[in-house]
Amino acid sequence: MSQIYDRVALIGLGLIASSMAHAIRRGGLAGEIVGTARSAETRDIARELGFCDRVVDSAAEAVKGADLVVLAVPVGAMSAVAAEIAPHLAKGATVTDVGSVKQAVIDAVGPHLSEDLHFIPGHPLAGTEHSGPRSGFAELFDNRWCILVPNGADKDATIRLRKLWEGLGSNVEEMDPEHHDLVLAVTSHTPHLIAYTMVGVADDLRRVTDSEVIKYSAAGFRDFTRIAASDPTMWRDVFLTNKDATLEILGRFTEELFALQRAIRTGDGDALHDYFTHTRAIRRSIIEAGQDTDAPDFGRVGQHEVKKS
Ligand SMILES: NC(=O)c1ccc[n+]([C@@H]2O[C@H](COP(=O)([O-])OP(=O)(O)OC[C@H]3O[C@@H](n4cnc5c(N)ncnc54)[C@H](O)[C@@H]3O)[C@@H](O)[C@H]2O)c1
Ligand SMILES: O=C(O)C(=O)C[C@]1(C(=O)O)C=C[C@@H](O)C=C1
Repeated sequence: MSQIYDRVALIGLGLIASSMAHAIRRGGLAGEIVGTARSAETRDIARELGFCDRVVDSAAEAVKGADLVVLAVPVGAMSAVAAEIAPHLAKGATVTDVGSVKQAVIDAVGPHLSEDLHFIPGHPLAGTEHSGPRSGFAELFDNRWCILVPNGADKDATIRLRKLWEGLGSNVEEMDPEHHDLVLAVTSHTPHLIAYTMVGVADDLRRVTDSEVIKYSAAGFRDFTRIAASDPTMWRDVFLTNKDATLEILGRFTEELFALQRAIRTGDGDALHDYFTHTRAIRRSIIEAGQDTDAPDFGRVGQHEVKKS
């Protein structure tokens, strides 16, 4: 792989930015990686780990002379960071982000950027429940999707950013922000909310059963606890900024849940069996189609029919 950008500036040095730095190094994709983070402690850890060529004390300083700037902070912090860096950006630079919600980032960042810049929002569909500069690793994006939301941005600048993500190991797809936010509400945001809730319920129950809930945790519940250990700030911002899509999917989820609840209460075994047969067929058809199970069917989400109860 060859160099794609001369200087990449990473703003925020947590899981995603540090993983990008490791993977940029692995692929030789940038001449120089400059990083910065809000807290001195994070900057010191990044210096100690050495995944950036330079760690500087402010975002304004980091973006100077960079031909790619990556905003890797929680979605709720994007606007303030964009305002801080805007006067210092190099002419013709590409500004991207890795936020989990796209329309809100466009609304927050877009107004700060001048016409001579290329603003191409992005979202790698890869992560873990860990955060901070020590949690990053070069393989995070391998064989995962990265969604770019060019939203009318320059074609050559988009191709260049696409090449970077391919160099980081990802498959790249382009999408409208609205569609992105709906797809992710289905595949990521609502599932996280359900995991948070399930672990909360189990914790309530634990008061009754002492440590039994944790002691006898089956694999399914352990997966919920892993997801529910994700960063509270990041997920607070996701739900505050992808409100409409999440509420829409949550509404549909609740309807289905009530239908299943009624089937259990009334002893309607056929309804339960039919439902589980249907969901099993969905999983099997994904595998038979040879699709990576990590990859949602982007075209179909949004046309989903809510099953009538
Ligand atoms: N963790 C995941 O699974 C995942 C996956 C894909 C995308 N994302 C998105 O990537 C972005 C970064 O997530 P992460 O997992 O790397 O988070 P992280 O918590 O590991 O790192 C976030 C970084 O942002 C900095 N930061 C936090 N609040 C800030 C503020 N108000 N102003 C300036 N800097 C601030 C932190 O100091 C830290 O350096 C988020 O927008 C998130 O939605 C996360
Ligand atoms: O694997 C995990 O821990 C994740 O939750 C990663 C995950 C996801 O839902 O798949 C979480 C948020 C992102 O914006 C992208 C990826």
